[in-house]
Amino acid sequence: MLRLICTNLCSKNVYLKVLRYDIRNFSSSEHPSKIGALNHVAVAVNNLQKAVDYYREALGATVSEPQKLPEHGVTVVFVRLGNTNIELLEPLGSSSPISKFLETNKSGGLHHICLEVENINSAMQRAKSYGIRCLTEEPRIGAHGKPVVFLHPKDCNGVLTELEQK
Ligand SMILES: C[C@@H](C(=O)O)C(=O)SCCNC(=O)CCNC(=O)[C@H](O)C(C)(C)COP(=O)(O)OP(=O)(O)OC[C@H]1O[C@@H](n2cnc3c(N)ncnc32)[C@H](O)[C@@H]1OP(=O)(O)O
Repeated sequence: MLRLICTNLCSKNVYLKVLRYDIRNFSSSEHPSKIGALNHVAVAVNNLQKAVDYYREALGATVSEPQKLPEHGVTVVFVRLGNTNIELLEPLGSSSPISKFLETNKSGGLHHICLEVENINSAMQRAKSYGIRCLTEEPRIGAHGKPVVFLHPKDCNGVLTELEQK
């Protein structure tokens, strides 16, 4: 039994070393796990309409139509900024992660950043090999209809981080 555990631990460590070596020595700097552009910064809000009015009227921004995503427990609106977006998040349903966030951040606030990656599975593998916790085992489909995964804020300098496949 002990031998089996040692063998497994050993092979896992060897695998992680090989993976990190592969990432570091990839011939091009464009490894498919590498992060690219900032897709959006997400802001949790108590009142979506009020937030939309602020961005549209007070700041003159172009704002998308609200999109309900019950599987994520949110209603989202995108504020278009040219080369990136602000994603407004309002809680939807009783178990929304945004409700919990708003309990401790009563006026709303910055909720997460979303970074683009070329290959989500490769990016997850890379993050995991450095001990970063992925919040789901498999990618899910996000607000843009593309695979996404969230990384634990405690492993990302206190910033909840979403990776989205381009
Ligand atoms: C549609 C999609 C898309 O864009 O494509 C979306 O946006 S969906 C957007 C909504 N979906 C998600 O957020 C999914 C990923 N989020 C989660 O799995 C969860 O919300 C967690 C981030 C793991 C937090 O979980 P939970 O609320 O149960 O834990 P908790 O409240 O006890 O918090 C644990 C610790 O993490 C901190 N914490 C919680 N939320 C945080 C956040 N957004 N940013 C930074 N830190 C955060 C808390 O302050 C606490 O720190 P202390 O221990 O120091 O007090």
